[in-house]
Amino acid sequence: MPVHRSAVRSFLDGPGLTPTDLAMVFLMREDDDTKPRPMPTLTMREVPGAVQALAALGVKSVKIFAGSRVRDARASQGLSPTGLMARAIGAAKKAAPDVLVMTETCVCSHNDSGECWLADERGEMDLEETTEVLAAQAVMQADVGADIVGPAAMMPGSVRAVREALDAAGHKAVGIMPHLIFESSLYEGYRASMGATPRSGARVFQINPGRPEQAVHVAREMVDEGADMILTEPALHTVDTLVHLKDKIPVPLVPFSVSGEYLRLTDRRDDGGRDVKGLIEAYTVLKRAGATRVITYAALEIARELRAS
Ligand SMILES: NCc1[nH]cc(CCC(=O)O)c1CC(=O)O
Ligand SMILES: [Zn+2]
Repeated sequence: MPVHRSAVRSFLDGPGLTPTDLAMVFLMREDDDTKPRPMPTLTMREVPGAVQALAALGVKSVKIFAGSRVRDARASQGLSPTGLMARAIGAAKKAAPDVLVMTETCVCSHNDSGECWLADERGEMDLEETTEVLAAQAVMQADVGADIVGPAAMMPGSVRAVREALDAAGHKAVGIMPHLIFESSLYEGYRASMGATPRSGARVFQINPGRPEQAVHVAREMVDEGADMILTEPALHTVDTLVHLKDKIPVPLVPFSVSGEYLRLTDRRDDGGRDVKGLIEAYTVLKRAGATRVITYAALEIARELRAS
């Protein structure tokens, strides 16, 4: 085969990775919060410019994570329509209405324990209360403009509760992309950046990496409860599950390339930026494996790199 002839090589070239394949992660912090964090974060002031820059480069979706400075046992600030999450969603939709806004729907960045659940008076997991709060968070996020909400507690029943609450509030068109999360050490940069390190040291509903069948079971339950699509994380450590699920479960699959993947697979450059070539290769694997989109902290840097090359 004459692959040394460039016209033949480019004739055979695959589609490769494009900016549209990517969704950008925003980890929000308040404008006056200057505490150093392991992961890149974004202030409210920076949101409009950031979504417009992404849109100009062809990145058409963002996923917003935002915690609360004031924490309590009930994660109450996560429900506030003037809280950081609400303001970030509003600012992004206002600056670029065509850019899709996804959220995280969880309590770990709003309570004082860092757990993805709320406790009752005895300190035990309160499934009912947590589910109610997650549903109320989702409605608030939809009220201020979120297109897709992201229940991330992995709590049984939470996706159904979110769907019912959204429907009852008139948000039938708002999508649900629950997180299907494997236990991993790759979340530390995120947890430290967001103040979401679980006091107990564990996230009991997350998938044990040695039990891949559990992931299929949970994914099925999520779809039965009303998930429109499923986020898988960490992205690269769950590629096998992505391929399995693609055959078994008829919903779009969206790997989330988490903090540890960003920190470990990029290199600091002399100009202060990061070399993202390793991530481009990794996300090409994910695309080949069947990912509908890839959620990543490097979407802007990758879009720039793709345009330059
Ligand atoms: N609330 C669950 C959640 N939301 C975001 C991440 C990790 C994201 C990342 O590392 O980039 C996690 C996992 C966890 O804390 O156990
Ligand atoms: Zn959580």
